[in-house]
Amino acid sequence: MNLDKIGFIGLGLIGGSLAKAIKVQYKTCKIIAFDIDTTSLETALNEKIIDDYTTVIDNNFQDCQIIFLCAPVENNIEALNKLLPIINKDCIITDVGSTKEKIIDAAISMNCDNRFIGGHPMAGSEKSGITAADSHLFENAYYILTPLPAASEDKIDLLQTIITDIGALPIVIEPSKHDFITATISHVPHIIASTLVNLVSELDTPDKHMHTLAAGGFKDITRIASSSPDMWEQICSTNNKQITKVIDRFQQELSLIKESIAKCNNENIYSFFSSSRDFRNTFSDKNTGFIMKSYKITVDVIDKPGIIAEIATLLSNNNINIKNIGINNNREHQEGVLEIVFYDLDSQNRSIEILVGMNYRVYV
Ligand SMILES: NC(=O)c1ccc[n+]([C@@H]2O[C@H](COP(=O)([O-])OP(=O)(O)OC[C@H]3O[C@@H](n4cnc5c(N)ncnc54)[C@H](O)[C@@H]3O)[C@@H](O)[C@H]2O)c1
Ligand SMILES: O=C(O)C(=O)C[C@]1(C(=O)O)C=C[C@@H](O)C=C1
Repeated sequence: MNLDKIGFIGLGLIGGSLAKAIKVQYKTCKIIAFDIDTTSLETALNEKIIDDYTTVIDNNFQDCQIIFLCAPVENNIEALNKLLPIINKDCIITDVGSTKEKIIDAAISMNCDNRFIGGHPMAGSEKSGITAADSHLFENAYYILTPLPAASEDKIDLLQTIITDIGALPIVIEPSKHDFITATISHVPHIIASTLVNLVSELDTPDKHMHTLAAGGFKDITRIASSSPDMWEQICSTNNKQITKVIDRFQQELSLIKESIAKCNNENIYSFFSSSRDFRNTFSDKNTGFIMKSYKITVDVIDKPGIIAEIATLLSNNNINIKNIGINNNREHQEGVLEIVFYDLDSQNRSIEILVGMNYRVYV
């Protein structure tokens, strides 16, 4: 398929990752972007992620075939309003926002007809900004579409083709259903993670031992508490009905297990943990995009200065690209556990061979 020009409003983690993935697939496609942060635009231009940028939403977007709205949800609605008088009738405007009902209602009231298709890639990270963007982010991730009733099949097909080309899996869901689903599997989990972090901050002992001793369990469940407050404020304000409904239900569930624990009802406590374990074990970790797509090994190393450089040089001398490398601090004051993430399985396998050959203990 031929794509000549694509526009981006907002060029952070998601916008930047989409732009990078599109550049990989459609090498001759020109990308123009607008972001309120000119530094992000300059970075993207220097790294050739985009071909041009503007500092206002103007006629530069007129001849785009597709425009991706990748700012926080409410800012996407404002941008949609500004773009409508500018774009030509064949252009598709789509967004990547985490909530769908508000933007779909706005698009209907703006008479977008078949020019807007709601979208939401179910992939991301707690990091934000263009510097965290990754062209592999959407591989194997579901990408939800919520077209307006007036959307044309041709436009939906075109968008689905692009989504498929960047390695994601398109799926069409009705907006209110989308918002209930994402409130339960994404929005409330983020609120719970942040609540836990705030709780520790408030309950910590004067010597800050909670902060020092928090290990894998706390860190695993709270990774997403590091996400952008700008983004989450707007997700909560545009999906408040579904989020509060799910929080009510969560509070009921929490009260039930609290009561069982208070009464030492061991049968209930056991069944609480066994049912959650059994259901959690049915989730596939293969199709969740970025996080689970990483090819990671851990290596037992002495935690000494220069060890990261030593291993990075060894792998680089064997033409192996490292995506991420760092000491896992869960085992402070012991030997270090060096975590290395690769881009592909081949790099992972070759690294294991090389490091084991050098007598390192390697775990996959
Ligand atoms: N982070 C995730 O995991 C994730 C996943 C799926 C969807 N989303 C959605 O993607 C969108 C972007 O999130 P992100 O993670 O890329 O955030 P981000 O903070 O990394 O990027 C947002 C970008 O939008 C820019 N921006 C802010 N206001 C703007 C405005 N008025 N006009 C133009 N640009 C503006 C910011 O400067 C920034 O560069 C949000 O709507 C979010 O709900 C995020
Ligand atoms: O993996 C993460 O860090 C994410 O938070 C990604 C995540 C989520 O799974 O909740 C966050 C918000 C989105 O709208 C979609 C995906």
